[in-house]
Parts: sequence; structure tokens; C-alpha cells
Amino acid sequence: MSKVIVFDIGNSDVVVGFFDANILKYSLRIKSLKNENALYFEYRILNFMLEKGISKTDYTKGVVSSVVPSLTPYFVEFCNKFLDFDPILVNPGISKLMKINIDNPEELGADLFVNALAAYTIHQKACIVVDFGTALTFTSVNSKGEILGVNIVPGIKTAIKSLFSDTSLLPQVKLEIPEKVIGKNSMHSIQSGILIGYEGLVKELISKIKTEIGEDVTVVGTGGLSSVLTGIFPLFDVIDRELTQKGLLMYGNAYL
Ligand SMILES: Nc1ncnc2c1ncn2[C@@H]1O[C@H](COP(=O)(O)OP(=O)(O)O)[C@@H](O)[C@H]1O
Ligand SMILES: CC(C)(COP(=O)(O)O)[C@@H](O)C(=O)NCCC(=O)O
Ligand SMILES: [K+]
Repeated sequence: MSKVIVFDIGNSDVVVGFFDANILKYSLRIKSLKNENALYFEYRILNFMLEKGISKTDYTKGVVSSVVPSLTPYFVEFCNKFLDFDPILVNPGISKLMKINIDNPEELGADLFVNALAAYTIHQKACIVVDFGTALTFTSVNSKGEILGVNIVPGIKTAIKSLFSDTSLLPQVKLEIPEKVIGKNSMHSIQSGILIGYEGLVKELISKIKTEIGEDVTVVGTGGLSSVLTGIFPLFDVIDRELTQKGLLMYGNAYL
């Protein structure tokens, strides 16, 4: 069983996963810094590998999903230069692994595609994947494994940031739900406004999406901020922070 390296290039973070015999052994989160160059990301990954004793020659396969085109070449080149192979790029538009029932399949984010692939492969039934990233996304899949479509809203941190035009003045808003709904200071007003408001948003969308799918549905939560909205945990059948990484491995196993 070979070892596979996977890269999930998101708008906030790049997550690098190291799989050994289909088990995620290590994972590294690096900020998706647009001003950095290849050297910076190479250094971060090589340093991590050195620290964990991960051997470069053990890895012979790689999969890259990216929703930040400017960063993609750094990770492709990393594989070429240090691991001596060409990684495969997730391309929802041409992949036959899932039927994509949207106007223009090319438009679908590669991360959303692998999320759907992982959720459907694991649960084998209709599902909604709710990804709490920079964007908060809902990807719907029916029981035949067709991707039906997506809902996109600003992510929780993105929504908070959007309240402040100069981000250097951003107050430290802890992602904690206050006890009272009515805020008595700016911090509580934002916390309750955004967090309690988002709980309602997620609840309403899941309910309406379920009705539209019209089948028994599994709801899967994922993404860096999937533990923030504690009040709506019961809406989720499972929270799987490794979902995207698992989908990347499945994509690689199908094509490599
Ligand atoms: N364990 C964690 N606790 C709190 N926030 C986290 C954690 N892991 C990641 N985050 C934050 O969650 C946000 C979304 O991350 P992520 O889901 O990777 O977004 P994207 O895919 O858009 O890059 C980021 O701001 C990230 O720093
Ligand atoms: C919706 C997204 C911005 C989510 O990105 P993320 O929050 O994971 O960084 C990304 O999947 C994307 O750019 N998608 C293309 C548009 C679409 O899927 O319809
Ligand atoms: K993501």
C-alpha cells in the first residue's frame, strides 16, 4: 500500500495530509498567504516532514485540490521538485466519479467535489455536506450519488471581518456564543448577532434543502469552524474534520 500526500488549498489555509495505507497519519495547516512564494511553502512542508520523520522517498503519489489558483503551482512544483512525481489535480468538470447536476460543472469548487465524494462514499445515501471554511457551503448529494447543487454564504470569520473595513482595527471577537441574545456591548452584539444568527441560517437551509432533496439525508459537518455553532450540533449526523482529506485520497485512489 503506497503513501499518498494530499493538498487542500483553501482560501484561509492549505492543509497538507500524509496518508499511509489509507490512514491519515499527519496533517499540516499552513495559512494561504498570497504574498508568500514557493520557497516559503516548501520550507514549511519540508520542516514539518523533518520534524515528524516523514521520508520524502516513501511518497510516490499526490492529489491537489485548489480554490486558490495562484497558489496551486507551488504545491505541484513541491511534488515535482522534492518528491519526484506529478500530482493529480482535482477537476470536477472532467471527473466521472460523481455526476454533477449543475449548470456548469466546471464552476464547482474542487474542495466541494471531494467533500461530496467522501461523504457519499462513506454514507452511501443522500447527504448534505456543510463546510465551515472561509465560505460556509452546503453541498447536496442525492441517494444515487449525484451532486445536486451548492449553497454559499460568507463563512463565520469572514462575516465578522466584513463588519470592519480596516481589518487592523478588528477587535478580538472570540467565537463563543454569549448567554444572552441581546448584546450589551459591541463584542456581545457581534457574537450573538453572527453566531446565533448563523445557527438560524444553517438550521433553515438544512431544513429547506432536506425538503427539496426529498430523501432520507445524512448531514455531515466539516471545515475549520465546524465546532463553533455548538447550539446546532444535533442537526449533524457526524462532524468529520478530515472529510476533504479523505475525499482527496479517494480521488487519488481512483485515478492514480
Ligand atoms: N481547530 C480550529 N479551531 C478554530 N479555528 C480553526 C481551527 N482549524 C482551523 N480554523 C480556522 O477556521 C477557518 C476556516 O478554515 P478552513 O476550513 O481550512 O478554511 P478554507 O478551506 O477556506 O481555507 C480558518 O480561519 C482557520 O484558521
Ligand atoms: C465556495 C468556495 C469559495 C469555498 O472555498 P473555501 O471556503 O473552502 O476556501 C470554493 O469552493 C469556490 O471557490 N468554489 C467555486 C464556486 C462554486 O463552487 O460554485
Ligand atoms: K476547504
